[in-house]
Amino acid sequence: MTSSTNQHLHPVALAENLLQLVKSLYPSSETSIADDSKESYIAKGHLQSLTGQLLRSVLGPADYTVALAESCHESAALQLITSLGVADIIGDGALSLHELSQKTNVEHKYLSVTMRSLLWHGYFEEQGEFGTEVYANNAMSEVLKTSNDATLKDAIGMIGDEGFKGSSYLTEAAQSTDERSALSHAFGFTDPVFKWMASPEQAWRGQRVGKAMQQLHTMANGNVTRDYAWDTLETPVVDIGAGIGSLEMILLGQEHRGLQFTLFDLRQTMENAEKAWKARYPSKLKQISFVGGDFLAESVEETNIPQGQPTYIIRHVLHDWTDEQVVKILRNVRAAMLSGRSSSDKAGHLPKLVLCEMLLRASSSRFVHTTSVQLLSLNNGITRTESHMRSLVERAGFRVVAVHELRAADAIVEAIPDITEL
Ligand SMILES: C[S@@+](CC[C@H](N)C(=O)[O-])C[C@H]1O[C@@H](n2cnc3c(N)ncnc32)[C@H](O)[C@@H]1O
Repeated sequence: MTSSTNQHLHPVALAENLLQLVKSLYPSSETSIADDSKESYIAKGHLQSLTGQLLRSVLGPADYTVALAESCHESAALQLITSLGVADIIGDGALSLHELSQKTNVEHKYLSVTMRSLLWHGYFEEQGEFGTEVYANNAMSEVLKTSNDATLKDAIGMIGDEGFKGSSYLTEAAQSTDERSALSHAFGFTDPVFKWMASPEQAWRGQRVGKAMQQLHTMANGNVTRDYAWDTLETPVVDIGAGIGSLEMILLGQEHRGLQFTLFDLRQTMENAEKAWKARYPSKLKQISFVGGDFLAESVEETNIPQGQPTYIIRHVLHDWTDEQVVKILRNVRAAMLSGRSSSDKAGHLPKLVLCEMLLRASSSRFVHTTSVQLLSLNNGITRTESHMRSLVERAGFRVVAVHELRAADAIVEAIPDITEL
């Protein structure tokens, strides 16, 4: 059943649907975690949407709307408590708010109000009766700890800082006559966000965004490296807008040992990427090379995109840009991949473009929609539907040959250059 067919169901019917779904995920009382199948992935998506519908139908428009409007304050509470490192400070013990106030150097009332807001959402445990204000960690608050491998600390930092401050200026950006993003209205810079974040004063933000991306990928797209046949790609593979190469760090840590990658990104980012690989994965350096450039430059030579390679990946880049900019990036990539190829090569083996991006669908999760608002706020980007994405890929002179659905927010779109336009 799709989410739209459930919209007007009675709350009891919604609750019955919900129970069926939960039973499909946990078939016996001994099953403690849902399996990893495609069916379970889809069922979890339905479950999230049904839970929202049940809440709306029980609370009614007024209560639900105010709760939604006020959720920005909960986000701010999560950001404050996480940035102070409260979960790390509490560690395995229990601490009073007075002790936490001393250790964080933050006035008691800030901690009291924000901890209670998070407690309502299931983070932390208050020891003893209501009002003792002695807190211990629990499974939910573990993800706020820096010391946890599955930490979301940087993701929360980015969402609560650049994301939230940016989106709070969406109205101003929408009503302004210039092209500046909501984030640039919030912080007063004029460069594209990536150049702003790569500047020496803001480099800490750029580094946090890099870590945040990794944490969000693991959460929403952990299966991307498992559900797509990366090994079948012809190598070397050029990754356009690769960041520090988080995708390659995962792929080369798995079985994909034969692949060779060239990471391409802004020069400053490539310097950081090289440092990160030397420090963290020195044994993999023979499979990675680094090229700095600008995929939006006016000519293919000026972009410095590696030319004539068999495979080009673009992951989570196109959603940062407007339609015109996306077409320009794709045309530059196409020109680079076909460089040196004459019309007599037409029948020859064609290079492949692999896009790994979120596609907006009727079944898209809340995360896909909130991310889309964030992308719009940060750099006027957008999460596109499949047909919108196809139209841009085609405008840039490619032909879509496959779209792969994964157990992930991302999908993979494969395209080849349309050689009738050589
Ligand atoms: C959202 S990140 C995606 C990083 C990486 N593909 C991933 O999935 O982890 C977008 C990347 O595009 C890069 N970028 C932005 N503008 C660029 C430009 N003009 N030329 C090359 N890279 C650029 C940024 O530096 C950033 O690393």
